[in-house]
Amino acid sequence: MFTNKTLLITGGTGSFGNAVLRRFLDSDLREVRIFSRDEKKQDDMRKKYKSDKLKFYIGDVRDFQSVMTAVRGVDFIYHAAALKQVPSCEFYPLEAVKTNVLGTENMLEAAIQAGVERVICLSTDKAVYPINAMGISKAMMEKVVVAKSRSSRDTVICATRYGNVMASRGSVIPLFANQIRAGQPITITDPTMTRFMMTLDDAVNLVLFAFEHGRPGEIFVQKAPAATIETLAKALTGLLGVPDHRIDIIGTRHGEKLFEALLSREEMVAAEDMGDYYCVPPDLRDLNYGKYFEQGEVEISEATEYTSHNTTRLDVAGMQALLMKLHFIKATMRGELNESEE
Ligand SMILES: O=c1ccn([C@@H]2O[C@H](COP(=O)(O)OP(=O)(O)O[C@H]3O[C@H](CO)[C@H](O)[C@H](O)[C@H]3O)[C@@H](O)[C@H]2O)c(=O)[nH]1
Repeated sequence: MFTNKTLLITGGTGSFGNAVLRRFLDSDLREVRIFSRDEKKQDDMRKKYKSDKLKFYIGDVRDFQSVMTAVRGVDFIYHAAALKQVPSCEFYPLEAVKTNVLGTENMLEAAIQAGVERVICLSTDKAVYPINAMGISKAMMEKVVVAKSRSSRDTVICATRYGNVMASRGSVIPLFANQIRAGQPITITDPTMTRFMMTLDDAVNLVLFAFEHGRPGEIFVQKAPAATIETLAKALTGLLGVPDHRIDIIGTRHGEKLFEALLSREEMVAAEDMGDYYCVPPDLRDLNYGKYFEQGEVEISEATEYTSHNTTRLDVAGMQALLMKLHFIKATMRGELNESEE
């Protein structure tokens, strides 16, 4: 489906954008465009990949004109541009709205106007029962995706929702590895806190699956195991040969949940089980408030959400087996210095 086509990746300079890019550079796409504000990171990528297929666009999803310029002539879009740091969104919630909500609206409007075939938008488990500004803005982004997919005839718009991507830049696995290397104590927030664990490869596979199978307004979720942070710390110290490394408990951080949910109870009732994935169909009810107040769904009262507390729980050995799939861990075990899984 990608033969001779053009793909645009917004925000393509992060771990995720890079991973998607690597997979697509090997395909028979004609061109891959990277759209971001960060000229330094774009320059690093230009030097790293040295590919004629790769084109760079400086712009900001908040600026419709800059998006429109990048979108013209594009067949597929992977929309990853976002403010995704929990603390910064907490302090500047309107900045999260501008980039994550209005920026997505800009990108989708430009895609529709330019006749783009398919757009996949990146979301997060933090958008389900959100408690922090990052999650709330991503939940609103998902609403924009579904609403926009209703009014678009030719452009198929979907979303993929992820749990934590293991060893992504700035995340807990590289942090713990650095602490071990520096001989500092590992800082655990809450040993009982759980997170879904996905590899970058899994995450990219989900994007490809959504490109191939997505219908308008659908949200794709990958089934994933989870582990407590204590299990993660033990697995890492074991693999790095320091099982007795000191651990300090620092307490839950600002805007942080004890566990994450990939599907709400309501979504679980509607979701299609596709084996490795769940697919949440769009809510296609009309805007009829009479029905809204009069009709309920018994199934919803009986359903259970899909969370990092009730999914398959990894033990230390299981967590180690998953960690061993990461290039980052293999490199760390060889004593190499790596920033993240890239
Ligand atoms: O020093 C630390 C840091 C983190 N953790 C724990 O490790 C888990 C994962 O933490 P990460 O910081 O790796 O991931 P988050 O779930 O907090 O969220 C991450 O992924 C998000 C995207 O979904 C955003 O990018 C966010 O800024 C980024 O930190 C959490 O339970 C956290 O409490 C610790 O125990 N100790």
